[in-house]
Amino acid sequence: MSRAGALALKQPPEPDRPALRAAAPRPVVSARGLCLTYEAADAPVRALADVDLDVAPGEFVSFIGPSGCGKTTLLRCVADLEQPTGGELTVNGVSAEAARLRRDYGFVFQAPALYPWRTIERNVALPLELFGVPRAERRERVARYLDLVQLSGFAKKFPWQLSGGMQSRASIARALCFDPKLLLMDEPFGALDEIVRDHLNAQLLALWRATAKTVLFVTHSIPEAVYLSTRVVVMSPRPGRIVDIVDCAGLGPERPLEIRESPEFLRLGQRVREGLRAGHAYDA
Ligand SMILES: Nc1ncnc2c1ncn2[C@@H]1O[C@H](COP(=O)(O)OP(=O)(O)OP(=O)(O)O)[C@@H](O)[C@H]1O
Repeated sequence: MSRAGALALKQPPEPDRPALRAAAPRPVVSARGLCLTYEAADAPVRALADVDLDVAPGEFVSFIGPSGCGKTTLLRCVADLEQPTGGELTVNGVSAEAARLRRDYGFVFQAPALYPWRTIERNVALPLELFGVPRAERRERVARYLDLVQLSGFAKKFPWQLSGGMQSRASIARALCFDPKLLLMDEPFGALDEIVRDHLNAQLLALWRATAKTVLFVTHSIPEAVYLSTRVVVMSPRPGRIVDIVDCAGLGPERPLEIRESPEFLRLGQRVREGLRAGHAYDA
């Protein structure tokens, strides 16, 4: 055997060589056995029970499930707005509280929650003002993010002068303007009609591709979840838990709206629907 051949034989097969194995990226969100029980007046409510989930950097993960299955509660735990009653939760490798204090995430709520007495640019600038960002930088960032959500021409308008879809885009700009690694979105388009929602879905997907953020997104719509997501987490209530996780990454990053008529899209939607049905059966 040649010397080179002997050396080659000494090498273990590539996947077993620790130095060459690709290190898995640290999850942006990691939940292990996460539980939250609300102490209500009549009986305790198990809003989350034994939730295990890792979300990798750059993923777009949607949460879907019937009312009361704990979607909002899970997002609020990640945002440190609720305290879990059991299990482990880390955000960017630290506690949810430490991540909040580091301003690791932006939160987009169900309603745009814009202040009516502030112009759109001053609404978007609000977190930057609270964080003490100097005026010149504030102006530059607000202009950049209003441009990103295609609202440049509306900076001086007041919220009531904008359509519902434009208000949603303004609230997304506000959540993005301090450049958080993680975006938490709780049914941001729930109140909008189908056409506007389609348009915003396509824009959000383009924004996600352009910014490489990690997104956690709550929705009640199966097509919206499958269209936007790399993974869809299907949940069911009483107690709130994960019943299925549907991998949608195979649809690829470029998703024209027509993809929703493709066999693969319909198959994924059907799988989510079956998960929802199974969760309901559990409840009987
Ligand atoms: N502060 C609270 N005190 C008591 N119970 C609560 C509280 N907040 C939520 N719950 C209950 O916890 C459960 C989960 O609520 P959560 O809002 O997380 O569900 P959801 O899946 O987001 O629902 P929806 O789709 O209607 O927004 C529900 O049964 C709800 O009534």
